[in-house]
Amino acid sequence: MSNFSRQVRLSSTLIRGIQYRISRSFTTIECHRPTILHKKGVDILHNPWFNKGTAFSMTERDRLELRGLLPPNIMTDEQQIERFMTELKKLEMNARDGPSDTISLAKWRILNRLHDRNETMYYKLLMANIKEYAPIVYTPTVGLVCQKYSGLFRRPRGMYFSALDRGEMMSMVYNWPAEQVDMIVVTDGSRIMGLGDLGVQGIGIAIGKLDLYVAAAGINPQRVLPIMIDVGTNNENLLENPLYLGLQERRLEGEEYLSIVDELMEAVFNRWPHVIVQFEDFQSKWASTLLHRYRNTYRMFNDDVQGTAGVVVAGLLGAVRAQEKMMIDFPKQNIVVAGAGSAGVGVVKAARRTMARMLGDSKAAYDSARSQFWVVDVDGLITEERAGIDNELKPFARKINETKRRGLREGATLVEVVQEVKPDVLLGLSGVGGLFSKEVLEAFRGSTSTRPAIFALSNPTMNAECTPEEAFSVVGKHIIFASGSPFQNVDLGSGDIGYCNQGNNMYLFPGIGLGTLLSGARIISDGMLQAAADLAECMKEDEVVNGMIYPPISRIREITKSVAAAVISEAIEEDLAEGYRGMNSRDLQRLNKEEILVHVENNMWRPDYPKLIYKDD
Ligand SMILES: NC(=O)C1=CN([C@@H]2O[C@H](COP(=O)(O)OP(=O)(O)OC[C@H]3O[C@@H](n4cnc5c(N)ncnc54)[C@H](O)[C@@H]3O)[C@@H](O)[C@H]2O)C=CC1
Ligand SMILES: CC(=O)C(=O)O
Ligand SMILES: [Mg+2]
Repeated sequence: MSNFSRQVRLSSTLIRGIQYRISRSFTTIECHRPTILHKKGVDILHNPWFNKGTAFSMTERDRLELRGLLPPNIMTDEQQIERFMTELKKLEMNARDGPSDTISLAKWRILNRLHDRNETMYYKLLMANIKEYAPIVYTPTVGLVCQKYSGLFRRPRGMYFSALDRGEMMSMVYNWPAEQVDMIVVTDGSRIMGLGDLGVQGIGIAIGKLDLYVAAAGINPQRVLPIMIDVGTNNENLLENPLYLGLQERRLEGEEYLSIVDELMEAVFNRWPHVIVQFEDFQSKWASTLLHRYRNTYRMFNDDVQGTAGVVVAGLLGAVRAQEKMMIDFPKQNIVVAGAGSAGVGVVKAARRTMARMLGDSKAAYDSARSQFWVVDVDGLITEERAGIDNELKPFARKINETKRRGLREGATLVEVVQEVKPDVLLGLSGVGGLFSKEVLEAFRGSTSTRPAIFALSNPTMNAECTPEEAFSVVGKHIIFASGSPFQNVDLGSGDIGYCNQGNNMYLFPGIGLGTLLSGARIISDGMLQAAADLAECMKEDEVVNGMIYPPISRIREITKSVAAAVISEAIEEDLAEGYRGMNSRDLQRLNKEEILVHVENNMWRPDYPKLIYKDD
């Protein structure tokens, strides 16, 4: 045999090996295996994990003792969804002014009831109509839901740990019915989007984020767990509201607070060693402390700090592309950031790192990159004169001499800063609706960029720093616009459309979670997060030139797949990937880029009814 044909044989054996490994991993997908149940009859109908409602076939009805418990007309899952949607659409026909808060809440209630009785159908519907229903199960409506949660609460979803549970958490986690949990989203409710401290009602945001984990990342809904840490609330209204569902005490602070979160982390990782914990909507003083406390010990990340940073840097690079400049021009962009909380600080740190790397990764590069940012918080421009400045913000405090020279000062207003700096980008992560007032936007007209970019990223809709209409009408048709919650594109007249991008961490967190899970990495490294943020590849040149810097939400599953694959590749590269689900670290190392994508795809749950088989306990 010639060397060449030997090589060909060897390669095809290798490929077969890989195909075998991939198909082996494929067989682990639950939706392709029958599901064994220890329940029968009404117990199945009342269980959202197994219920198929009118879609139970006749043989299943016989086998599972369901005969007579359902109306006789057997429906396909498509028919079920059509019937449900017809009812849901009636709401819109009755509403003359579009989706008001009342209508959105009514839709949320209807969807939530479906979630309670038939999860498979709920996710099938959500995935097929993600553009329409993400704004209901996620931002903006989820914000309203959190505000009203004590009234809306019917059936519990997720777990609650409070100060009353100290010393009990290790056993409490066994009250959760799932043997395996892949993804936890945990909040203490202290800063729910831009809505402030909502206490125990913040569980709604953990539920909404996990809906996207299922819909976008294909995490099995039986393996997700929303967690609320109730350490009290400082919200006066909730403290006085007799119907509030949480502890009516002021928030715990200091060591007491930390000991509760420590105990919870120990408990969940003890029961589910492979789980990934996403921290969500913690007030900034805890967001950063907890991230540093756990990130080298546990498989965890903070979505507001790290997920947002990745998404925003991707958007900033998109804005450079939209200016038809080279990426290497990014370090020349002047960026004014309004908001120096967990999200704002995460963004400036990551953007500075990206610029510095482009400039050669030296100390000089880092020094030079920091001067591209002008950070304004509730007290105005942050300079070296700011008292009690946070360590993470220190590098971004402007030098006194320079501010004087430019006619600015400590605490200068946003308008003054924008007028003087004439930035390329105006970025809002302040939580303050309307902060980009007419005055600020008029000042931004002085931007020296050919395509100035406005990122009004605060959520929900009412908290956006400005609307796209305001931005396009005051600054001009040529701007790039992104908001955290979805807005309609703007008709600019003469056939021109002002594109409204949704700049939201939803494009990253599901892929970070899925990629980490499948890689089996024990921690989530900076490199893995950075690899996740390479969303630029998802956007085509003509889209970017037309002002589209983020993909439409209808592509979220495809994007999440690429993000997850990038995270896995980086984990392999950094020797962190220990493998999971039939793929050990060596198997993973042998996969090429394409094969990693196939591996990800094969491990994404799909909303198909499984065959149900009854077995005695
Ligand atoms: N689009 C997205 O993906 C994301 C959006 N966000 C949004 O960003 C907002 C802030 O989140 P965090 O940083 O976690 O909150 P935070 O409470 O930690 O920080 C808020 C910051 O805004 C500043 N601020 C308040 N009033 C201001 C004013 N008038 N002018 C300038 N700055 C002002 C505060 O001083 C503080 O630095 C929230 O509305 C949240 O929904 C957060 C994460 C992701
Ligand atoms: C999107 C998000 O995580 C937030 O608004 O907090
Ligand atoms: Mg958040």
